[in-house]
Amino acid sequence: MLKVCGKTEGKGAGSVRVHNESTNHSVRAQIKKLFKKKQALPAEKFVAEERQTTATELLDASKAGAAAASGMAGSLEPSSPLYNWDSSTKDGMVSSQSERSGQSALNDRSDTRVPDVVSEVAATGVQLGQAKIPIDPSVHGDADVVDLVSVDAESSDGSAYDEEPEEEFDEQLELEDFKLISRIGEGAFSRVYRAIPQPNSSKSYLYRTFQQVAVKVINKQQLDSSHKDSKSKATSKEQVLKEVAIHRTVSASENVVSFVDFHESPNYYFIVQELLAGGEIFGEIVRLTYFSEDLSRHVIRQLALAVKHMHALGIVHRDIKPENLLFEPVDFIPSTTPVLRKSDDPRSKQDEGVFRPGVGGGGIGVVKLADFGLSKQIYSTNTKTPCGTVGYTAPEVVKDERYSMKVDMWGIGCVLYTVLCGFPPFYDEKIDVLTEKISKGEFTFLRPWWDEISEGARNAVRNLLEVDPAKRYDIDQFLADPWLNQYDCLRSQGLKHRNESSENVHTRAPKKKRKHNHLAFKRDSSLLYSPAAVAMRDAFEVNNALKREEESKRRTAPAGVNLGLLPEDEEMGLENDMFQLRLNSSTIIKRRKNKDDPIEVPPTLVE
Ligand SMILES: Nc1ncnc2c1ncn2[C@@H]1O[C@H](COP(=O)(O)OP(=O)(O)OP(=O)(O)O)[C@@H](O)[C@H]1O
Repeated sequence: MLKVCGKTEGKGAGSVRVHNESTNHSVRAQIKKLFKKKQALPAEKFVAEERQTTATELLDASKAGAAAASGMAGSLEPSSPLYNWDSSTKDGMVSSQSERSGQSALNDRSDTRVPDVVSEVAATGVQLGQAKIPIDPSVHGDADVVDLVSVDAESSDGSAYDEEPEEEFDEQLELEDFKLISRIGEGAFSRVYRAIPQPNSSKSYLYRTFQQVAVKVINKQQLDSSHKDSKSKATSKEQVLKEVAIHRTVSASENVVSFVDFHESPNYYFIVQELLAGGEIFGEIVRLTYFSEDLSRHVIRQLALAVKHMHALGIVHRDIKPENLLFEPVDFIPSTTPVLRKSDDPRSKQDEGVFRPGVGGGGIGVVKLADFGLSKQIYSTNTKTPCGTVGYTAPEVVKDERYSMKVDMWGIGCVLYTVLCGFPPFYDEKIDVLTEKISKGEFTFLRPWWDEISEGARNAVRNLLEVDPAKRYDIDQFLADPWLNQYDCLRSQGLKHRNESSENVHTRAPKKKRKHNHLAFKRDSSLLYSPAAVAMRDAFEVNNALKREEESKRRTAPAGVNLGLLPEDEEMGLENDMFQLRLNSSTIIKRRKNKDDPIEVPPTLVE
């Protein structure tokens, strides 16, 4: 049985810690990573915790009985206290996050070379062991040249070059080629900045393609300390290089955030990427409560295209969640008569606006998948062998490789369910109950929130949240799903169905829309730290950690021989004691104490 304690801190993310006497290290390592992330974040971000009521309390308050069956619907239901949550505790990071701007270069790269990225990393010093991995100009095809001209024309006001940084950032001292402007995000060991390529630097050519970029800065000291005392064979540097190698490899898709550059300095690693000015889809779910079926399709189809691209390269993402889906904004066109569901509170439900096939809706245009820190190469398309399995090509192993990819299909299912109704398919405050629900695939289409959602959508969700990977949709089956390939707005107008492809999204959006003034994207992000938003993050993190564990267990040969892969713990290089709980600082524990809900805590977890 799994036991959990959690701590909610920092970037609004809750972390949930799982203990399972019989569980292997992998899930613990992943959850340790999550926890480390929360610990690494400044305490003031955590202030919202004091104001939180528990997800359960919200759930009780706003509805009740039915939710206990499987969801957290009550906590996220539009009329619930969640949406009246006092936002006065929001921190500075939130507003800077909402003040993004950027130019999506929308690369159409034709490079299909598929390096065995894991081997590349293992052979550090050959290609990836160098301090810098310059962008390969050959990777940028003609499409970029076209883009480059249009971007130049659009940026003739020169404003981006001249923009002053919001403050003096320490990291800037070790980075010459890009001017860091503002902080837009945060990860476990990283900070993400909006930045501008410098005109007179060796990277000035990038400005022509990427007027602005996102620079993920990884603090070496923080990362190394997580590896201290670890028996890990993979160094922290190797892990960063692996992320970079995978990102670079998968970057050629229009629905994957483009990799731009990598730079190593004495104290930091800098991963430079295309900037997605809208931010995370997560924030949009919180803002709009849920998406219409058309907008859900629009988002999920683009996610599916990114996943198809990765799977074709033998790479599995393994961390699909609304926080890792970024988007480019499009103009918002208000609805003439906003459509409300019966479960909506008309006072708080925001209008999603008019949906335009091939363009988007709710202000959401192009959607791209980000964060390859947990991605893994399963299959080498060069050697045609599963990675780490030299000479082991038994049919059941090949089948295993296919099943490994199904982790991402489950992730797509969770995101699809969530965007359609506004809360995740699996949730329970008790981690052992939650993990059991995930393992058994126990979810329901909770009333009244699902009452008006079509049978086609439900069918797609069922096929994605199928416990048996053999029966679960693969990416091609999902892309062919009838529900995914229709538009309600076209049908209702009696228009012929038109298939939206990611290409449509790019080409049909008016060009001028691609120049963004960051002030246009100021959004109220206060709800990102509400109890229900935190609970939603928790649910995805636990879900993804458990599914990764299942996937890695499956990749153990029948005889119990591991297929040449590092155990997840070692691969992630996290020390064991990080998993030990600090019970007093655990949010979930505190909440439970407050509710006089006795919790079972295994002795090994008590300090
Ligand atoms: N290219 C980008 N454009 C805009 N925002 C970005 C971009 N890349 C990252 N961000 C913002 O920064 C946040 C953290 O980035 P990212 O997830 O890559 O960091 P991480 O260290 O891998 O995080 P985690 O610890 O969650 O794995 C993202 O959730 C997003 O809000």
